[in-house]
Amino acid sequence: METFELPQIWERLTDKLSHATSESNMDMYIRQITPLRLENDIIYCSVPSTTLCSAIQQNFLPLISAALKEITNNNNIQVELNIKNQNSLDVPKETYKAKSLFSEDEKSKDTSFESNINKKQRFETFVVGNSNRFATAAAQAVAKDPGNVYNPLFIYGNSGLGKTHLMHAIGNAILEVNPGAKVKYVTSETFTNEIINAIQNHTVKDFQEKYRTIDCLIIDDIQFLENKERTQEEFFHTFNALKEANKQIVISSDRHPQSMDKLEERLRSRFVNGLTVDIQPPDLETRIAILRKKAELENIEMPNEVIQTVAISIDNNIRMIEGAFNRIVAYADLMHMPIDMKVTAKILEDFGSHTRQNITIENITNHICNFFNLQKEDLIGKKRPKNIAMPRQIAMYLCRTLTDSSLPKIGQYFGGRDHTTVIHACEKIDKLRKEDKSFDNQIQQFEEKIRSL
Ligand SMILES: Nc1ncnc2c1ncn2[C@@H]1O[C@H](COP(=O)(O)OP(=O)(O)OP(=O)(O)O)[C@@H](O)[C@H]1O
Repeated sequence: METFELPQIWERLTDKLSHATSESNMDMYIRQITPLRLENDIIYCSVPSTTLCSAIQQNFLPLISAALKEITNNNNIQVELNIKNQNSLDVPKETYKAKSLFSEDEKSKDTSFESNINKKQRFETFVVGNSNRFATAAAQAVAKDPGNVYNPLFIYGNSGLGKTHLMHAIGNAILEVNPGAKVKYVTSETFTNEIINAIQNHTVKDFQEKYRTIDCLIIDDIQFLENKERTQEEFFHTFNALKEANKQIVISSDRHPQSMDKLEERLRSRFVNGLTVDIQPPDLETRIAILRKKAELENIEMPNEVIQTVAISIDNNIRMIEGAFNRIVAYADLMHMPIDMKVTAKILEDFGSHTRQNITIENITNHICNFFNLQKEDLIGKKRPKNIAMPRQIAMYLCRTLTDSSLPKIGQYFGGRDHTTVIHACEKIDKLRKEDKSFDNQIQQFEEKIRSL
């Protein structure tokens, strides 16, 4: 048997896994593992947090074990993951308070400095669910110890999923402890415009002085810098100056740095050098919790039924969920109506036409009938034989998530059932998807197939 030292084994392992899983998984999970020692066929490793530990155990341990067996040619080799004591990502809510950035007398007296931090977007108003748990933990860790733990912190994900909110939350948490700190939120668009102006007005030096003396730079939508060579050049130097001075940098983007083709390599590699975290679309439970939180913050009584219907109807963009909420409240107020299902159905109808693709209830029904080998009359009929209940619930769920159709319309189509039956079906399928990976895969396949019809 060939014998290797632990660093060699680990190097071969990461190399092997990089061919088996995505770059983002490598960054987010595999490269977070630190091998400590090899003893009696066990590789003892540390990982930064319990959240990360269980994610790695659930998703990557079999892959890691198989690769290690192959590399070491030893079938008994095992990995044991332990939580690192320091820099834990699992920061309880009360303890994400930032460390002091500098001593009182060093605090900035620059009164003209504008932080642009939105005071309302805080950790306290951010609902945490499976889709954003890791990103939130990372943001809290950065807020607690800016410049020292994950620098830069790179948050990516689709539009309207909470990246900006999390970034402002970091800024607010730092400012709470360091009111004089220079924490600046800026969009990449503003950053670009400021450079253009500085060049035109011959004030590039002022621009550089302004950005290179910041304690925490929060820059949103960095993908906007793609193709903008001069701005990338300036940002590169700003980044280096801040990083060298141990100042915190937080960046957001709609995609992983490796997918930003028009970004200079030197920036891309710097972005992945800290911690890269993604935010996924929220599950149903989180969408409901976000709506409840919003109702609570705005002191609005919103019936459960309305909250559930909005959460089920809009599933991939929290900004749109908030938009629907605001419009329901405004419509009810202006029309002197109660916030009820009637108002909700009216507003969601408008939303639906903008959010859904051209998929019909009929397409979905036919596809599910073919798959389960059922007669259409049975699937949409009133009978309740056991073998039909589950396919019917899946079909209702897919109609709700993939089409514009309102809950009452779907209920009506499936044997004149009430909209609450559709809500029940959606909740059940959503729960099963979370509990059972293979069930989730199957539903994903249905979704992909139906979208491609
Ligand atoms: N988990 C959450 N809890 C509470 N509110 C949230 C959450 N996620 C997002 N929001 C709210 O949803 C809205 C959209 O979020 P945000 O602007 O942060 O999205 P984004 O990912 O930055 O989108 P974009 O890429 O389009 O800029 C905001 O009003 C934000 O407060």
